[in-house]
Amino acid sequence: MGPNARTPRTAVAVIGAGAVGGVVASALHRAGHDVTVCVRTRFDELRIENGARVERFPVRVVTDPSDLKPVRWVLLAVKSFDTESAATWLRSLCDEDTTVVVLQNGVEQTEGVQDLAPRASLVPALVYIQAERLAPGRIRLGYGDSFQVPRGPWAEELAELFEGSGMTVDVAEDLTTAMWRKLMLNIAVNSLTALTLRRMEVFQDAHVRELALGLMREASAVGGALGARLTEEDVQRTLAFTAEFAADNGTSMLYDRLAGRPLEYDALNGAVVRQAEKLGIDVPLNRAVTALLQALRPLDTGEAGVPRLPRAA
Ligand SMILES: NC(=O)C1=CN([C@@H]2O[C@H](COP(=O)(O)OP(=O)(O)OC[C@H]3O[C@@H](n4cnc5c(N)ncnc54)[C@H](OP(=O)(O)O)[C@@H]3O)[C@@H](O)[C@H]2O)C=CC1
Ligand SMILES: CC(C)(CO)C(=O)C(=O)O
Repeated sequence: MGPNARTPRTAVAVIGAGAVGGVVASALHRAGHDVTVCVRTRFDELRIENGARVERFPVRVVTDPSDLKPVRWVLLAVKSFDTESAATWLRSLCDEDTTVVVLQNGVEQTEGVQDLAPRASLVPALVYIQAERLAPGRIRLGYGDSFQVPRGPWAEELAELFEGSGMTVDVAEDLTTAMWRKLMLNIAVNSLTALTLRRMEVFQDAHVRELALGLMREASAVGGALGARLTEEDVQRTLAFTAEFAADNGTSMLYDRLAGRPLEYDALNGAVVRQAEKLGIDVPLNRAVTALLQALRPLDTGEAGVPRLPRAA
């Protein structure tokens, strides 16, 4: 498909072409833009699997930041613990006309990025997709096709950039509430799938649901003290939302655990604990879960480095 009628073909760079970065890069390519993906582990082809549909996207794949020039849009989609390692990419890609969209979970996405891209504008984005990196450049999209950004001069321009991409950009009128609502989901589902080594079907277990409610109530109290408008109804709705996932969907933290990669707990449950300490709020469940995630040993893996763990029954 060629460029859409309203938005000209634009040069965009996506740093980190894993689950989220791969899906976003494929969408921008579909919209007709000139997409460069900046990767650490080289691959030849970006391939998105969505149910039985497999699509291939001939985006430009680069591993060397010195090959690049500043662009209008940079989408940063590395895990929060890898943000600093993206510094060389950001130096090459950003000038005063660049906007960096930070596609990460948590409530502190843009912290630390400004130092790495001092001349660029920054936009935090809340990503509403479920995707799994099966191999470098090979991604399975489970559900979802949108992300949210705060209202601002960039919001309309970003929405236009994604026209014809199959992804929508929505405006979060109340960013604090939207961020804490998304964090409530992530501190429960990411941590509990990673700890139990089970996919979303684990939320059919009454005890796990009870624990998830406790974690979310703590986060809701902390977010509330920081201005998020969250009630017990939001907590219950967030728990109910776990039933919307297919039973064999996982979370980004579960996939990291299965692959023996670091876990993003510090940006999720760790952030709840940090903010709670500043506010003098007790969050024992989030403290316990953070301690457990931080103490996990790498999994025993099979000959090909594949964890000895069955998929969902
Ligand atoms: N997966 C999901 O469904 C969702 C994830 N999120 C959030 O989105 C963010 C990204 O997660 P996700 O896409 O799942 O993560 P992935 O681990 O799938 O992808 C991250 C990618 O970043 C790459 N990377 C890391 N450091 C660098 C670097 N310095 N230069 C270039 N590439 C680099 C990794 O490369 P390598 O291949 O070498 O490891 C990997 O391909 C996280 O904050 C996550 O919480 C939000 C909503 C949904
Ligand atoms: C749980 C999910 C898929 C929600 O979008 C997510 O954010 C993640 O896996 O990190």
